[in-house]
Amino acid sequence: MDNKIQEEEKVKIIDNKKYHQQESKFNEHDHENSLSSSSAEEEENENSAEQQFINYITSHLSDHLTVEERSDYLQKVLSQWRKHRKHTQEEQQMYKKYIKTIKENYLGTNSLLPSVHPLYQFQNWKLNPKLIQAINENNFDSVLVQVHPGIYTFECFDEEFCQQLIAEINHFEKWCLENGIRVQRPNSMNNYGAILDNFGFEPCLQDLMTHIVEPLAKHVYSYITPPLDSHHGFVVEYSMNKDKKLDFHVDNADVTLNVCLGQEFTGGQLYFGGVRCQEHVQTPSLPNEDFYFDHKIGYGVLHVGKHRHRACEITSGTRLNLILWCLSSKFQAENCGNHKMCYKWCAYHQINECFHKNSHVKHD
Ligand SMILES: O=C(O)CCC(=O)C(=O)O
Ligand SMILES: [Fe+2]
Repeated sequence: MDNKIQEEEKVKIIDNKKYHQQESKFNEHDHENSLSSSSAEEEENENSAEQQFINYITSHLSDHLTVEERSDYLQKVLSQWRKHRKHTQEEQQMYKKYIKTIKENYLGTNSLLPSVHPLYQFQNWKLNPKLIQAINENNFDSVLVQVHPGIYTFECFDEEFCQQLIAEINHFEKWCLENGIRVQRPNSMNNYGAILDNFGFEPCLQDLMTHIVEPLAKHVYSYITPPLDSHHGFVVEYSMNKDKKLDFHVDNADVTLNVCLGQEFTGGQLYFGGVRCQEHVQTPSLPNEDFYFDHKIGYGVLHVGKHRHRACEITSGTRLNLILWCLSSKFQAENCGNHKMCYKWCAYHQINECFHKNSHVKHD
């Protein structure tokens, strides 16, 4: 097997945790905005979390250790754990504060109040009526087109809706700029675009996942245990003076919906190179796994999060895509540390098994 993944092609594991707060004019009102500080209840929770951690560690310590060695070890890991926990909690606090600032100062006082602005209500999202009908009638083949094994496309939104969504994203970015609020970028790899969940779209995207992505995913990815119960929804943006491409990666998702919103652009195809579990994520892609998808405004592409992909360089214009990463906690729990499950979906496991059966191709 030739090693097609070159050094620059190392598959990245994208992450969506990147929460920071920055100085803004709203910080003057910090005393009003500040979130309730630690209460007795919080302290109790903390103690119980720490006790659980201690129980877990002590139950896994070797019986051969002396009492002093056990105690030394426990103190060391406990101090690491406390540091990590403090850091995570501080990040969470900052994130909550950031969201609160947006809610009170952008969504709360703006003429584009979610309750009056049609875009913030899922019933006003202009979804393709044929798609809705197909889902209601369980007749998916009338709308879903499999363009490559495991990769599906379908008409999702009308172009006018895509334009309206772009206008609102631009409006939010402009407000952030004017008010010294940082726009939290989509994930650890995309440097432009915005997280839609952060400014009022969270309920709409939850509906998009439950009413659209989940029925489609149930139909085409039967091995992913439903329900899809959490999401991360954002818009990525590429243009000649911003990011032009996105490196090879797997998503922090079980199922991903990616819809092109616009604008005008050339290039920017989505390259796919095989579904892999964590253990095999860096293995080469096979020639029959290579696939290039051409984005089309209003059309969605559905794939599993572990279908490795990258966005090719745009050669002109601006491309904005709505991305919805969806996770199933049941599927996550089943797969966590369970290699047997990967046979159901990791192509490398399946290829190796097939090679093994036919035993005429050497594998590692
Ligand atoms: O640019 C695209 O179409 C894909 C973006 C993507 O894969 C991601 O943000 O996870
Ligand atoms: Fe991705």
